[in-house]
Amino acid sequence: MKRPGGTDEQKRRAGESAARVVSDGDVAGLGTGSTAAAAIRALGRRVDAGLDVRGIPTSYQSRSLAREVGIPLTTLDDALPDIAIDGADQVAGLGRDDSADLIKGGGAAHAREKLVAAAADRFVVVADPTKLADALDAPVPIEVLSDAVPAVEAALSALGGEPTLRAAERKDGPVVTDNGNLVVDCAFGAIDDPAALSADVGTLPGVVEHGLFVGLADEVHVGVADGVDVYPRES
Ligand SMILES: O=C(CO)[C@H](O)[C@H](O)COP(=O)(O)O
Repeated sequence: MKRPGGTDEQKRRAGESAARVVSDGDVAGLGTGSTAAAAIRALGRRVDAGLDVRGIPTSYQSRSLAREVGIPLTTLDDALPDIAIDGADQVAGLGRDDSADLIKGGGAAHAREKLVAAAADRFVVVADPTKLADALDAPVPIEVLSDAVPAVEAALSALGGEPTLRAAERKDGPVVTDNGNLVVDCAFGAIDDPAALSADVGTLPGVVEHGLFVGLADEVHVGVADGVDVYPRES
């Protein structure tokens, strides 16, 4: 799915830069979305050139693309990722402190994306400049068991959020995730304390996973007009 954001060229640069840091013999988590797709294509070209890598996809989309470009696949049952590469909807804190906190889940894949990123030794985020922000303030995608949507929406409102069930674009009714659940996007305004909000939302009964990625990113590769800016996490 193509979402608004940076240019294809910026995404390609970020993806190629991240694919370059994958080492021979690595198991690599394969993220979801258009920028992660650029990384998967770049990794496929390295496989064509002889790189030995196995991918762990985070969604139907990334599994299909990885197969198309010839990346051998494995699962978390059989291997843990040395590295994971994934996009983000918003990245905050770059160059200011060691946070590089993210909002993810624009593609409704954040449950598997977080599982794979957290399991990886190194989590590399690929982005374009439109994703960078001083503070996280985008709506937070929250994957919810369908029966739990009314209760979770009430609890999110009590936390000060404005929840909206994500509607499908080319189907009547809601978006259904690869895991068979629904997605509530919850606007909180500027998020002063992402770790506290992450804990509050993550403990609501019926929430499968949310799109706040706090303290997980090790580095961020931002494709810009004339190259790539790489931000290592300062820790
Ligand atoms: O979190 C995600 C999917 O769940 C994506 O990585 C995020 O939405 C960014 O996508 P894109 O690179 O297409 O802007």
